[in-house]
Amino acid sequence: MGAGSWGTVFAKILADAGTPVTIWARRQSVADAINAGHRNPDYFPDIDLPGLVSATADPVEALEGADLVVLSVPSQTLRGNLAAWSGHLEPHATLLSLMKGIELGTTERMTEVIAEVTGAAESRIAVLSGPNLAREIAEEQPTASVVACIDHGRAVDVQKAVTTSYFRPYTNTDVVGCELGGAVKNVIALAYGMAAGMGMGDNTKATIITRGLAETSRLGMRLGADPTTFAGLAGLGDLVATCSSPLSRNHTFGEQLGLGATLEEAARVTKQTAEGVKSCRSITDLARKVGVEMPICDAVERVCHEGLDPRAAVALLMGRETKPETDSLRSDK
Ligand SMILES: NC(=O)C1=CN([C@@H]2O[C@H](COP(=O)(O)OP(=O)(O)OC[C@H]3O[C@@H](n4cnc5c(N)ncnc54)[C@H](O)[C@@H]3O)[C@@H](O)[C@H]2O)C=CC1
Ligand SMILES: O=C(CO)COP(=O)(O)O
Repeated sequence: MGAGSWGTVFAKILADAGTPVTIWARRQSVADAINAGHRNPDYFPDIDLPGLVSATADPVEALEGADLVVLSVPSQTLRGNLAAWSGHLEPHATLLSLMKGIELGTTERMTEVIAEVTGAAESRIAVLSGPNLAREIAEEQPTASVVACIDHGRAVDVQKAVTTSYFRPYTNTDVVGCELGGAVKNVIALAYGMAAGMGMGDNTKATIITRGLAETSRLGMRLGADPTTFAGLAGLGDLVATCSSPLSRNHTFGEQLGLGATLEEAARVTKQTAEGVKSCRSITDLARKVGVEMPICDAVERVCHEGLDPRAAVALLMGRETKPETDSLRSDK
């Protein structure tokens, strides 16, 4: 459900793994183009989609008989989208979230939104997350990922449905950790992009990745995640890929801000969804609610939404009280 960048490439993965896929596209013209030419002209005009992929602009048609429903719309629109779709889900279907954001206002993770809107049991809801830049996967460059579900058997079913020569999914039962890793890394990638835009070097960038992972782990542990998840593909793996890649929309958005662009100017350059710009608000709200310090996310939120200059944000972060490193990795700090 969603014929954007990741939805389109994920359909290719499923089909290459032998699963017939119907993509739901918001615009009829995109569905028509996929059916007629087996390409998505808006996102990947140069990538052939396998014959097992078809498309429709009718959500009811897409959902009918679907054993696996893959959700790939912007995080902040999921609730509205799902409200229209939930009456048409097969009662046994696995609901798989590809989304990497936290809902504004409720501070809910995407699987929490899915459970709330559809009423589906947690055991039917899974998330896939990892270092998965859609463009590289479209070109069949090898990567790995994580499928997380509290029901291990269901995670294995999804794993089987998406294993190809270029896409290697692992399973995990830590849904909370995998989802938080995916959402927070977008905010850290904004910070990294800002540093790159301001001309800062590799020490700064490595510091942002490492301290970004520390604050992600702190939040995760407070919310019951398994700390080892953050050393894995949905934690460090995705953080490194997103921070360092010019293909990342969050990196690019941050870089524009670092170069002095306004939020509107950065959005014009990035074009597609840069989830961290909105999720920095919900993540800092969530962190405040549960009493966890997330200084990099706070700084990004202030740059994006309070007009703080990125250079002033650096000064604030560098001026924080000094402390032992081990303390700052504890969930009660
Ligand atoms: N693009 C990538 O490389 C990856 C993206 N993700 C995550 O996947 C999710 C989807 O991202 P992308 O496919 O990249 O985004 P995108 O911006 O390329 O596509 C979003 C899709 O959602 C549709 N949509 C449905 N309802 C919408 C509404 N009300 N407003 C706006 N769009 C609506 C759009 O038409 C579009 O097809 C995000 O949470 C992102 O963080 C995760 C891994 C990789
Ligand atoms: O999640 C991603 C890679 O794993 C994609 O990152 P961006 O949304 O920043 O492009």
